[in-house]
Order: sequence, then structure tokens, then C-alpha cells
Amino acid sequence: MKIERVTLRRIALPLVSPFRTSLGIEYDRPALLVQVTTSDAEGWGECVAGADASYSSEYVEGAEDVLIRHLVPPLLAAGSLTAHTVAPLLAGVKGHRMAKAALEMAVLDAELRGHGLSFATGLGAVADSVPSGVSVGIMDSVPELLDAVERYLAQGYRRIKLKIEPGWDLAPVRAVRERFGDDLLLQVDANAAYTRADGRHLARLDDFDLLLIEQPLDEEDLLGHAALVRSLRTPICLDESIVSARSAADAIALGACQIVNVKPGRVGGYLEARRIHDVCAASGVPVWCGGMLETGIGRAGNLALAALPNFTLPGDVSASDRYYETDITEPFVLRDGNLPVPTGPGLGVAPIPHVLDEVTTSVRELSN
Ligand SMILES: O=C(O)CCC(=O)N[C@@H](C(=O)O)c1ccccc1
Repeated sequence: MKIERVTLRRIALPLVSPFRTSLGIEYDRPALLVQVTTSDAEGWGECVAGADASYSSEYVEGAEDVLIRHLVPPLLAAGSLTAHTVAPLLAGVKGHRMAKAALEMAVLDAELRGHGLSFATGLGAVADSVPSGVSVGIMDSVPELLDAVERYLAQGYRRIKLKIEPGWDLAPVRAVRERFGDDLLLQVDANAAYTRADGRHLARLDDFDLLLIEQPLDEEDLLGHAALVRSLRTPICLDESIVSARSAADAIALGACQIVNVKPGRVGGYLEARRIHDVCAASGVPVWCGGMLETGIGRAGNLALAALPNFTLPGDVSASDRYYETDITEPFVLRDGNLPVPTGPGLGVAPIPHVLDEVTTSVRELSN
């Protein structure tokens, strides 16, 4: 397959409500879409880098720049390529996993569309729908949080994830557990807001029968997480720390986690995400699919990934209306707490042209 043109499209989507985490508050999502036109078909990818470098070192303008200067040119210059040859072709560029992931995703989409195969088939999915969890941000008060959780449960979400940070942890978790009962699947995500000195405080979360505590410490502190695994009853899940299959294997070998949150954008793409799935499966470590406020493009790919056999915990792949009033694709709608895995060729979805045009802020075409 030869790439004839790559189009980078910046879009801006308002969030239906502010999304607050320990990293800050987001009011809208500045997304970067990658569209590749090949000899066989066209494909779409979505870069999950955000407006700032608070979640990772990548941010959307930087991702666009590195794509233009260093990632797209080698692919345009390559003769025939496949999605599996993209990462080796780009290995000379260090890091920039989110930018690389978006480009590889678009090539994989084009390749699969060209063969009439879905992402689910291409990745090895074993389910045609997946249970949907929802991420609930930090709120101004516990009553406001309880109202939000009640609304999400009424919509059918199967699992609640609460964002926590020092000063907003025990009280909201206790209130949600007491209000909605012991059967509620409940977990927390700290986005690395705590330190090793908080071990005894974090151990108090053991009282609430949580599914997991996600990324309590700094992304580079594997030994600190290993100490928490030894001292807490609640399983430790890593997110930001896991950037590749190798880092997943290292974290597991060090006893730094019992669960892994897999995000294709964070790890360099869906093919590496599948390798992480396989490494974790071989080690008896369950995984779930994280989210980065993706549009329907990324959401479609994540649903296919979340249908792989070792994705045994509900992920953060929520319905489109969790974040967006109008998605750029046909919206994903919750049914009995599940979302359907797209079955069409490639991602099975594509941006709706007039909707995409309305939210596009810039377009950059690259070709030989
Ligand atoms: O549902 C979603 O797409 C978002 C899920 C979510 O909470 N994402 C978190 C995370 O750290 O996992 C996040 C995303 C983007 C930026 C910061 C935090």
C-alpha cells in the first residue's frame, strides 16, 4: 500500500460539562485528526494529545509539528508499506507516541478498509459489544458528585471511576459507596497526584472495596507503586507508567501493578496496545481500555480493542454524549450499559463531512 497524501485536521469540540482531574480542568477538546489517502483506501486516526503537557509530555501543537516535520515525510517517501511497518519506519524518532499512534491508526484503518476487514477482526476481538464504564471528574461538592453518579447510573453505566486528589478522596468515595451500595463497581484515578509519603492515607481506601486505585504515584515511580501493592489490599492499576509492552512487562516483573489501563494513544498505537494486552494476559494481569476524551474516531478503535479477550474490566469507553453534544461521527449510544463494537470495514465509522467542517479550525495537506 502506498501513501499518496496525509491530511492533518485540527478540530475543537466543546465538552458538555467541564472535566476536572488532578491535572486541571478541561472545557473543550482540541483534537488532531490524521487522514491518509492510499492507493487502496483512505484511513482515519485520532491523536489523543491534549491542549497542554499535563498528562504526558505531548500536547496537540507539538504532535502536529512532529507529524509535519518528522513522521509523515518518511511514510510519504516509503514505497509500499503496511500498518505493521509504520513503527519500524518511525523508530528513528524518539518518543512522540501519541503522534505516532494517530498516524499508525490511520494507516491501519486504510489497510483494513482496503481488505474489507474491521478493526475488531484485525485486532482479534472476541466480543460484539463491551460493558461501558464512565469517568467522573472532581466536583465542587459531594452532593454535586452524587447527583452526577446517579445520572450516569440511570443511563446504564456499568462501572464508576472517580477522579481523586489529595483533599478529594476519602469523603467522595465514602459518600458514593454509602449512597449506591456495595454492589456498585467503583474505582478511583489519581493521575499521579500522590507521593510515597501518602501510603498510609491511600491504604484507607481499602475500606471501600474498590476495583482498583489507578496511577496514585508519579509515572516513573514503579518501586513506589510496588510498595503500595505490598501494603494495600486494593489492586493498583497503572496508566501513565505503561508506555509499551516492555514497560508493562517491567512493571509486572517489579510487582508495581495488578491491573493495566491500556490506551492506544499513550503507547504508540493499537498494535502496541495489543502487544500490551498479550503481555498482561500471559502474566495473568487483567486490562481495561482507558479513554482520552476521544471523538467517535478514537472511540470506534477503542471499542474494537476493548473486545479482546483479556479486557475483562469495564473500560472508560463511554457513549459519545458523555463528552460531546454532537460527535463528529454517528454517535455511540449506550444500550443496557454496553456499547456495540463496530463491524464495518476499518474503524467502521468516518467523520460526517458537514459536522467535521463545522468544528475544523485548520487543515494541513502533506504529499510528495
Ligand atoms: O472517558 C474518557 O475518555 C476519559 C477517561 C479519563 O478519565 N481519562 C483521564 C485518564 O487519566 O484516564 C484523562 C484523560 C485526558 C486527560 C487527563 C486525564
